[in-house]
Order: sequence, then C-alpha cells, then structure tokens
Amino acid sequence: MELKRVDYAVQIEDLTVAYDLKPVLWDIDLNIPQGKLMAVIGPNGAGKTTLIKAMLGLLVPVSGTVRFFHEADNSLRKLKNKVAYVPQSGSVDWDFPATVLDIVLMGCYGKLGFIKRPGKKDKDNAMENLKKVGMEDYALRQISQLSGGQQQRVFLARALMQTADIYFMDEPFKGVDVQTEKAIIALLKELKESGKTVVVVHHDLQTVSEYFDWVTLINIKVIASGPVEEVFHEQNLKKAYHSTGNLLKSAV
Ligand SMILES: Nc1ncnc2c1ncn2[C@@H]1O[C@H](COP(=O)(O)OP(=O)(O)OP(=O)(O)O)[C@@H](O)[C@H]1O
Repeated sequence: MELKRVDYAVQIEDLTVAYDLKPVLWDIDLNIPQGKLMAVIGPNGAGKTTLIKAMLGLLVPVSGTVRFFHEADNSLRKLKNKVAYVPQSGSVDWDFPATVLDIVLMGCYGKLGFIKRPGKKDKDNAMENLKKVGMEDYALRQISQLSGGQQQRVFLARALMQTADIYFMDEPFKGVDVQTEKAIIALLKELKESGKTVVVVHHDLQTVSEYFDWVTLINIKVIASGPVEEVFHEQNLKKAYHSTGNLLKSAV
C-alpha cells in the first residue's frame, strides 16, 4: 500500500528555548500539517507564546530547527509573505500616532516593498478587512484610542491583508465579547477552508472541540498533539495542567 505523503506547514525538531539559562521549552518535536486550525493549550507559563515566537524566529533557541512548508531556507526574508502573526494585545505599545487604517495597511508592506506607497486598491482591501472584523467605522480613529478587544480586531484585519499561508495568533479572543469571538472564529474557519493553516494560543478549554480540528497540549514539553477527537481528553489535560480535577466539565 502506498503511504500518503503529509504536507506539513511546520516541522519542529529538538527545540529547546531558555530565558536566562532556564529552559522554558524542552526538546520539542512537533509537526503541524497544512490546512489545520490548531489550538495551542497549556497552563499559564507553559511556554505557548515562547513556542510561537521561537517558530517565527523572534527568539534564538538553545537548540533545534523549525522548518516551514518543507523549505530548506527559512529566513524571515523568504517567509515574510507566507507567515502572518497576530501578537497578544497589550504586548504592543501603541503610543505613537497612527490610525486604524494605517495599521491595517502595514499588513501589505511585505507585498509592496518599502518604497511603494499603498494605493486605492490597497485601501479598499484594508476597508474590506476592517469590515470583516466589524471595525470599519473606526478606520480614522487613532489606534491608541481603542479598547484592547478593538485593537485585537484591528490586528486581525492587518493579518488578513497579508494573504499568508500560515497565521499565528496569540490569544485572539482575549478581551473580546462573545459576538466578536464568534465572528473571529468564523473568519479563522474560513481561512482554514481556503487551505490556510491557523495556529492559535487558546485558553478556554470548553470551546476547543467546537473551534478547532487539531490541538497541541504543552507544558515545557509537548504532552500531546493531533486531531482534537483523539488527543483532547481528560487524561492528557491532567498531564498538561498537573490537575486532579475535572477540567472539561461537560465540554466533551
Ligand atoms: N522575556 C522573558 N524573560 C524571562 N522569562 C520569560 C520571558 N518571557 C517569558 N518568560 C518565562 O517563560 C515561561 C513561558 O512563558 P510564556 O509567555 O511562553 O508562557 P505562556 O504559556 O504563553 O503563558 P500565559 O498562558 O500565561 O500567557 C514563563 O515561566 C515565563 O515567566
């Protein structure tokens, strides 16, 4: 029987990351197949944000390799149009003068190069993406004058400008209301349906089965990774969260 070749968006091998010599990710081996909508879950301080940053090359690991789309050259220069990143809201200092529209238009700099200015088509596209996240009425508002949840939606619109192949989102539902959360997950599912890979740091265990088709549980090490219906169960959750209680209530 011929084995089907799996196309991976990300392949991580032997990844160890430390801050001040203290390892916070230890010997991570992880493959993320293309076209999955994947949650990264684990307790506070488990290394979820660090994992995303290490994948993106924003941190220098102690050891290990990260490969995107089976490419040998993983320099950010090569990948900048393929990878989009929505950082945690609150992790960016917005104390500089820029409108919501300016921020969203930054999403197409990779495509434009640094010299070309965005034109009418880019602006129309930016407005379209602001509409998708319900923020079109705020286009000319200063970014510093938005709530955390609204800023998060603007980040998302900016990521959508990038038409990347893989999207990394660090807690996109943090500080957003239920309606916005539903709108964002509908968008992420749309991205997945169009063949994109979406990796989301997520905290709400009760919504994992509803939102995602793939999940990685981490706590310094990878506890489990795979289809939600196979690996998202009480036993793995207890290992990841060092818990003895029922973490899932009636979620699964
Ligand atoms: N810049 C840093 N310098 C030193 N230690 C850090 C730094 N950033 C994170 N850490 C530590 O590394 C560990 C992993 O942090 P990380 O932010 O990746 O966890 P997380 O799983 O995303 O947590 P949370 O769910 O609380 O956001 C934590 O113990 C944290 O205190």
